[in-house]
Amino acid sequence: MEDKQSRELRLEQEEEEEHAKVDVLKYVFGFVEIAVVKCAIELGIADTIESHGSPMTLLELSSALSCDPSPLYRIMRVLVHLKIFKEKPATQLGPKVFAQTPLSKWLLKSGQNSMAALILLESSPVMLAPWHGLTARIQGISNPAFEAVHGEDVWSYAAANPDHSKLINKAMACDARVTVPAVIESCLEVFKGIETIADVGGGDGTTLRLLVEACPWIQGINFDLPHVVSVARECDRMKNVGGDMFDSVPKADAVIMRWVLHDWGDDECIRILKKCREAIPEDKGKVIIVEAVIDEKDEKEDIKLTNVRLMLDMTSNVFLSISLSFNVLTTYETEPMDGS
Ligand SMILES: C[S@@+](CC[C@H](N)C(=O)[O-])C[C@H]1O[C@@H](n2cnc3c(N)ncnc32)[C@H](O)[C@@H]1O
Repeated sequence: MEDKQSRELRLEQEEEEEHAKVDVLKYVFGFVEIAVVKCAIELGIADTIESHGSPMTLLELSSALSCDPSPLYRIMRVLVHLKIFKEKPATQLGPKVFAQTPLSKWLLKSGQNSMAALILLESSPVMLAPWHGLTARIQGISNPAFEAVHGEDVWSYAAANPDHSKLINKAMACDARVTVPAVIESCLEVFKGIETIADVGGGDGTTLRLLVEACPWIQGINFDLPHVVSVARECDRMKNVGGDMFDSVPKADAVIMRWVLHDWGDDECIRILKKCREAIPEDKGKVIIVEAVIDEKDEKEDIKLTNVRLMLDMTSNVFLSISLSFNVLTTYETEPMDGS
C-alpha cells in the first residue's frame, strides 16, 4: 500500500504534469502577445482613449480608429485579458466600455512614460529577423545573428538606414526618460563637483539633457557616431560631438555611459574604457557606468527584474558581441594606469 509520503509525492508530480500540459502552449503562442501589443501601439488605442478623456465603447473606439468593430473587439479582448486595458461593465445607460490602466499608459506614443518606441524597435522586422539565427549563434556557427542576417553590425546598418537609426534613437530616449531621473535622484552625490561631462554613445542626447537640467553646474558633451549626433537636439550647456569611441573620447572631468558597454564583448569594453580613461583628468576623473547587472547569487532578487535582465542579456548575445549585463550605477575613481 502507498504510504502518505509517496502519495504526496505522486500527487505533486501529477499536478506538475498537468501544469506543464498548459504551460507548453505559452511557447506555441508566445509571439502573439508581442504582435497584439505592437498592433495596439500602431493603431493608437491608448492615445485615442487618452484624448477622449474617458473610457470608450467598442463602437466609439472603432469609429475613432476607423476599424471594423469585430476584429477590433478580438484585439481588445486579448488586451483586456493581458490586463493592459480594463473592460468596465455596462450600466443601464449604455454598453461596456474600455478604460486605460497604468500599463496601457506606457503604450502612449509620446509623453514622459512612453515605452512605445522601444517596443516598436524590438518588434520591428529588422530586429526580429536575427532571432532565427539564435541557435547558430549559440553553436558558434555564425557571427552575431544581426550581422548574419543584415550583412553588417547594428550600428553600420543604422548609419545606412536613417529610419532605423531614428527608431533606435527614439527607443533609447524613451527608456532614458524613465531611468535617468531615477539615477540622478538616487546618486546625486556622484555628479557633485563635475564641471564637464561627456556622454559616450549618448544617442540623441536625452540622457545628457536630463542630466544638465538636473545639475545646473554641469556642461555636457553628447558624443556619438556622426550620423547620430547630426540629428540630435541642441540645448543650453550641452553640445553634440560626432566621432568613434574606439578612436578617442572628448576630454571632460567625467565620462558617463548608459547602456553602451552591454553592446560589446570584453575586449571592446577594455578598449572603450581605456579611451575614457585618456579623456578624463589623471587625479579626479570619473567614469560613470549605468547598466543592468545580473547577480546570480542574489536570491532575494525581484523575479520580474531578473527576467528583464536575462532577456536584455539575450539581445546582446544575438545582436552583438557576447557580454554580461549590468543595471546599477557604478563609478570608478581614476587611478594611475599600469599599462595593462
Ligand atoms: C544602446 S545605445 C545607448 C544610447 C544612450 N547611451 C542611451 O542611454 O539612451 C548605444 C549607443 O552607442 C552608439 N555607438 C555605437 N558605436 C559607437 C562608436 N564606435 N562610437 C560612438 N558611439 C557609438 C550608438 O550609436 C548608440 O547611440
